[in-house]
Amino acid sequence: MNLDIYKNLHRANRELINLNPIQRGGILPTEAKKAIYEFWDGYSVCDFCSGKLDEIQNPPICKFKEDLAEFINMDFVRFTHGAREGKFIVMHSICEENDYIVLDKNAHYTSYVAAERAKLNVVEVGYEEEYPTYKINLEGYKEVLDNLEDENKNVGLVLLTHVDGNFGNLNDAKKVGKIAKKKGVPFLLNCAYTVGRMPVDGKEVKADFIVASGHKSMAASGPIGILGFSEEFEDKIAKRSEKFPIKEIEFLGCTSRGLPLITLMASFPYVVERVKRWDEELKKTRYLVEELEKLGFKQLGIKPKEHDLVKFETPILDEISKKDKRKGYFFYEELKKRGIVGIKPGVTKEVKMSVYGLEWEQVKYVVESIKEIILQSHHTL
Ligand SMILES: Cc1ncc(COP(=O)(O)O)c(C=O)c1O
Repeated sequence: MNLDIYKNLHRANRELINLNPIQRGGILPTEAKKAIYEFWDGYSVCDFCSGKLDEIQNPPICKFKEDLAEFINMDFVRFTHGAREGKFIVMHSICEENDYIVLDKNAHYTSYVAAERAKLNVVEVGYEEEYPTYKINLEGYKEVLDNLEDENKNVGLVLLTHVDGNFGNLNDAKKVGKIAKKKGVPFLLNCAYTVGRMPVDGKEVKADFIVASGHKSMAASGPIGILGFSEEFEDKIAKRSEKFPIKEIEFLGCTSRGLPLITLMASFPYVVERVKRWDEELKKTRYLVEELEKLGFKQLGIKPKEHDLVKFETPILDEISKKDKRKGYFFYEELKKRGIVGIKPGVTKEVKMSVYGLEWEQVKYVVESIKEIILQSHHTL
């Protein structure tokens, strides 16, 4: 065993501009970094616990769960280890084995895996259009639910991915919320890519459940997520253990009990403020798209962008890669030279990126850098 490899652990890209959409919403503000120094030990939030994690008053976890519920406009909130755990908890607690759940074709793999673990059947709602927008046919939820009803299938849950991780398409959640309500089926909105980046109002969209991700979109180091739910489902979600009546079964008593929760909490004031600036973030995203399309990139997904995650088709990069001796790695390497990371190495046909939370000067620097790389490479071909 060589224990030296664990010494002086170092993150190579820490100070660079990171364009990976999965990481942009999880970058910590200074106040959260400072809190880490206070709470870095294991079980650090448990000094004054009297048996229930979400009722600890010091640090103010109890107040925090109430503020979070207000923030997303849901009746209650609990902490989970991530969005996926929240989805599993909902499925496991409100559905019966072999029930059906209906979800969108752009749903994250964790929605499917959670359903599999909860022993449920999955039916997809497809696209209104495939290439290039991959827009989900939201009205299709009605048809799918009608068909399942005709077949006497028991539908336990409707799930919608608010913004998907592939195309960054924002779905009109209220449309699906209304359909689910009419059918009397509980509605779960997966807000892993939205809560903490942009405003989300659970009651407005008629959600019974909201799951969110601290490390993806709420400036937390994670792993941590939140599960918001309505009063109607409190009995099932927050059901207590018979043997240990203070403990909630679905949360196995306690979930996140240390730094993940501390960073989520310490970042909260910053997150509350940043979602108010969502329009500015959209302007940056649309600027990025407009400029890169001039270079031959083609934005996939719904236009104009309503979310910061952008997927581009990039035939120009593919063309360059065929002639560059570094092959597909030229783009990654050229960006890295300029202090920019987060684009998958070696990939040239399609790239995903986000400039969420970057300063305007940084966004312009990213655009200029990409322009320079392409023009330079074209020149030397
Ligand atoms: C749409 C979507 N939902 C859920 C997840 C998973 O989130 P978590 O890591 O909090 O479980 C992801 C992760 O990429 C995602 O893109």
